[in-house]
Amino acid sequence: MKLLIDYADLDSIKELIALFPIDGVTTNPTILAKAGENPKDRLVKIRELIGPDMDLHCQVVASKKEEMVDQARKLVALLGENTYIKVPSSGEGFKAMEELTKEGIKITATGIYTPLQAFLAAKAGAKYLAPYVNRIDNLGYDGLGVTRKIQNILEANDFDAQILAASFKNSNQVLDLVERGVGALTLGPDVFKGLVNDKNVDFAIKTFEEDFESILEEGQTFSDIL
Ligand SMILES: O=P(O)(O)OC[C@H]1O[C@](O)(CO)[C@@H](O)[C@@H]1O
Repeated sequence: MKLLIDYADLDSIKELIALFPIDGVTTNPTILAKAGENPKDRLVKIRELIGPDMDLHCQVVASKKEEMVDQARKLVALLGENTYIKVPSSGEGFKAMEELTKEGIKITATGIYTPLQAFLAAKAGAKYLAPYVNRIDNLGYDGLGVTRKIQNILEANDFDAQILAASFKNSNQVLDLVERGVGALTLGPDVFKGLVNDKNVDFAIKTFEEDFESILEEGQTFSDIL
């Protein structure tokens, strides 16, 4: 399972990479708009920061197939091989996915609220399918249930595609899909930090340190006596 950062702030990406086992970064137009910089420049900076090997997912912003295809080609030329182009899971989007897949461009189907959208995107060749877990919950449906159904569809049809679950608001949503073993999760900084944000853990670690320090001589550290 891959773990991705759903954010475009460079300091936050740097911090999260230093703390967690990260495989890449996802962005969308809203996330890039929040970064407050020309989106092209910001994407290039993210690529420079994470290096050529990590995955970078970035989205086309168009409603017509031809424009989506054109933008996708430009984004891959700009950001390199390990770039996934996020294409909306709409009628025009499915046709763009087919064409881009034939060219060898890797697609993340985005904007997925229903299992049938995911089915069509997988059939059109998408590598990743991004259901919006929390946004589906907010509509009064079951985001995790939709994601499980998508996984059943992938298995039953022997599709190559994997789930890249998106739109999380809490650790419990994450836990459910980690247990289930989907292909990838993308999380914002707050949700990432919430995964290990437990005062009991901090207390246990601090107590170990204090107990051990009590048997060391003044100014000595564990490294000195090893
Ligand atoms: O509900 P949110 O947090 O805006 O999430 C929407 C999600 O869709 C995506 O665009 C799909 O990859 C993510 O970047 C984002 O997590």
